[in-house]
Amino acid sequence: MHIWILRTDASSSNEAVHLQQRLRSLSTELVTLRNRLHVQGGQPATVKGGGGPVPPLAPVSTAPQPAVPPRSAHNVPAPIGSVTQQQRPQAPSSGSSSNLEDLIHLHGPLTEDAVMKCLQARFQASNFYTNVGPILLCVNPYKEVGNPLTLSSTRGIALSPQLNKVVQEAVRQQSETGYPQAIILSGTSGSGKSHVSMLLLRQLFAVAGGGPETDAFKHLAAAFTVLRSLGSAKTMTNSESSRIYGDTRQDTIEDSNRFQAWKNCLGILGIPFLDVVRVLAAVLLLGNVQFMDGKGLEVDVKGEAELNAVAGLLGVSGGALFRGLTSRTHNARGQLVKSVCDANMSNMTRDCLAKALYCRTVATIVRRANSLKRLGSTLGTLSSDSNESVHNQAEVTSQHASTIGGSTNAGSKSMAALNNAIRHATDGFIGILDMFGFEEPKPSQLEHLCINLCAETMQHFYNTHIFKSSIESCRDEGINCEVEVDYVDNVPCIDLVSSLRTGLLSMLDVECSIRGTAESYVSKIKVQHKNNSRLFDPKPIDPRLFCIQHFAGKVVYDATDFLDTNKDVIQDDLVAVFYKHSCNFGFATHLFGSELKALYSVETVPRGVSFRISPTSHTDLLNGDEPVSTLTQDFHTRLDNLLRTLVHARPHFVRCICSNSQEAANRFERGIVVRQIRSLQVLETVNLMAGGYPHRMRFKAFNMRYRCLAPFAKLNRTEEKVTDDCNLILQYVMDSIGKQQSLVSTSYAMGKRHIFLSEGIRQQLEKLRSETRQKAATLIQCCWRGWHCRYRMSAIRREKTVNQPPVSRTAIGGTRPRPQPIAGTPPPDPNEKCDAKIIQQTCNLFGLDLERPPPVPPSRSYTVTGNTKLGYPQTRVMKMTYPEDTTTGDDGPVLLKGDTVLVVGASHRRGHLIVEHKHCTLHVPFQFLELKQSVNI
Ligand SMILES: Nc1ncnc2c1ncn2[C@@H]1O[C@H](COP(=O)(O)OP(=O)(O)OP(=O)(O)O)[C@@H](O)[C@H]1O
Repeated sequence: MHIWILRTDASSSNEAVHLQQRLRSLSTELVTLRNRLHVQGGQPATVKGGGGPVPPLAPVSTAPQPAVPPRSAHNVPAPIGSVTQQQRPQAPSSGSSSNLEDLIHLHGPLTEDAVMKCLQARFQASNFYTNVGPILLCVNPYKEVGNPLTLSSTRGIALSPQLNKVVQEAVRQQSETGYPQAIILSGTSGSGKSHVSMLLLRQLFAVAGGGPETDAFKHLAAAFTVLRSLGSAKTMTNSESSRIYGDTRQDTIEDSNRFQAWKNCLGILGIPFLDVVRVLAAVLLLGNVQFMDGKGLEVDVKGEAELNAVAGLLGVSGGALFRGLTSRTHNARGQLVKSVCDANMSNMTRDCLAKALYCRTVATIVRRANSLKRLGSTLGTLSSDSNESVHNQAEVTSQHASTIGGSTNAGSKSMAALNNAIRHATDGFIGILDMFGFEEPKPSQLEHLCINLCAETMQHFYNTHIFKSSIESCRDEGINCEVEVDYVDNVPCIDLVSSLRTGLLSMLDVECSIRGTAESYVSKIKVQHKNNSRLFDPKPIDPRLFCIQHFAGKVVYDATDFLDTNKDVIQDDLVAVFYKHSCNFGFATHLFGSELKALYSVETVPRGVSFRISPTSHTDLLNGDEPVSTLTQDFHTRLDNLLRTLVHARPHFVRCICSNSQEAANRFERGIVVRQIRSLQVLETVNLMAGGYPHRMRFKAFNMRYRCLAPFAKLNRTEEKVTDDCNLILQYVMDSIGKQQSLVSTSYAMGKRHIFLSEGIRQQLEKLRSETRQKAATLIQCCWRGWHCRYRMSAIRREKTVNQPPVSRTAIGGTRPRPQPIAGTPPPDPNEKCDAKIIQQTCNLFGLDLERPPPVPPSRSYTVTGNTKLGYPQTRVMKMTYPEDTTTGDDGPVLLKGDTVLVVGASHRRGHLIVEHKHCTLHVPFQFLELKQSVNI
């Protein structure tokens, strides 16, 4: 089951819808113009339906541009249970659109032209990021062309506040709700997805704590550095696109610094540099080996030295490699027959070997990087190039799931278990999804069809999440939305390519299984889909070419290599060459580990079986001799697993846009941008965000979040009266924003289970909430700081009184300095702790309670001299004059040396006795007194 098979009857193409919208826009603009000129008598045209006279169409690049209706339709009654705060003022476009951070606040009628003007003005003012409500648009200024786009290489690039907001929002939602979050980047090839994803990832690390100093960051940075160099290829619109396949650049001299960094990063990942370099050198040298039909039975080889060098690098003998490339074993009804390949077949086998070595090396590195990533971090990237982790994870979980299923509904149970397993595996996950961008090279191959299917799927995910769910939930809960959003549903195109029986990919699998040809495949798909307007013949007609109308444009596909690419097989004659007994390069044997294990589990080798070029799991190989899947099936499975992960996550969309087709810095080409604005349905999104109800919240969740905006005492705070509370909160919010002149609709509506919010009111709610919380926080801080200061003050005063020496003259005189600690005594080690057991035993021994400190013993009512206890009062004689310094002018009593005094008890001051003398009471240090033996009582 594919997640995107959600059919609707929308079959109109992009052009048709845009034409329709353009007509509506023109009529709307006419209405606006008439209103502005105060034309009397004319009824304003309805925004829906596009009736009235149709003005001639303008060319694409000139105004007026396609448009959608303005957000506040004057003649549409407000829906029941909804409140529309303001009509959208039709203010003329101001020159400050470069400062307009959110397109929902655009002035005047909402047209494609207005959106373009705003984006262009912002681009020229170096504001490359613009919001459409919570969705972020990034226009690529191509200022960093040549940047290898790794975590380390983007360190110097400043992060924009808008990108920061996306990360903060994802982190906030993740911490508040516990739901996994997915930041999804989409756009055509070269639109800047990888660039933005690197910046986002860096920021995510900064927010998560530790930043570049963490091990997880270092490992991920190393993985990106290694994989970017292996996974970059030149496409039509991006000279360094993130791809594993394609025209890997062999003619560029690697910058030595980049190479050194790459080498170091391999070391960080724990991958032996020499192993990888040997394989890569072998792949490059294989390109210089050419097989040609010779006179004899065997083919001739051009570049024999290179072939031997390849064999040396891969640790096998030249002869064994030659035989592996040029001979093939067939199984003819149980009989093994060996044949010699012709030059064409040998060259194809050579290419298969190069592909297999390259893919498997990259897969090994990805696996290694992922295992390290899992160890160190909860952050992750859902990258198009690292699908393997998702794939592997799903593999594990599906094995687990399959054991759970019963006999009758095993399928659905195991599916539920799989979904559950994925949900739990991704709990608390913040992912950044940088998928392949849409591509239209001429002619396009099977890989491009897969890439474009992926782009279509992501577009569908966006459509479903933003438009479809919003429209359907309004309908379900009886909400009548003022704004009708016409979006282009691309399900028909996804069906055309990937539907289960008649999709182009399924039909390709069938054609591969019956050993058909490119021509037969193309003719069959044309017959099957003859009524499908999305599949048509290119001009001039060619039996191997077909054209598909994708959401982002028409693409001509050349099916010549479709079947071979889809089979994606390598023969066992060649795989057997790398068996450990004949190959002394362990890494090469490791690359074909699962296949060699399956092959040598039976005595007869080779025996005419084939394996997948792409790395295959061991379990897949246990099912039989033939490969269980094809390249497109694999691709489907991975995409499916990725979608399973995504549907459980809360998405945050970042839509990337190319500013020109030559990768020129700071050049804004209207034609190029307009095309992407249309395919990404930016105008429709602005329309929905500005005038529709793109957000919905459960009543309880709404109350929980925004109850601070209404007086606490007036809220009912009960389940039964939850809607009353919602209304009360909104009433207060409306009152507080009522005075402000807002351009954007601040309407809301109460549904059956949810409250529906426009983007305008959501922004206001959030703003007021953060202001209220800010005020509350300030108030709490004020109270606490005030209390703390007062408390500290009284404590300081108390301390001062207590610490005051009984007679200050002693201290001032300085004759009795406080004894200094013995020099060299080390301070007590705070970490040095007694064994808890010993403490417990000691306490038990002395009958002490560990929880409470032992009570302070009361002051003794006697003193001890020798073996004799002497009770108070005692008569003592002054040994010295007290206080010692009598020159300070203090009028207090003075006890002279030799005076007889009466000691009445122990003072609360340590080491002092209470002395009564001539009706005065003094606290005198006991050293000043001596016992008068004769008068003891
Ligand atoms: N915001 C930006 N500022 C400066 N340069 C940028 C920005 N975004 C992208 N670029 C540059 O534009 C080029 C293309 O960007 P990038 O490779 O990220 O595109 P992409 O959408 O990932 O393409 P693909 O889908 O083909 O991988 C790169 O050289 C990148 O450095």
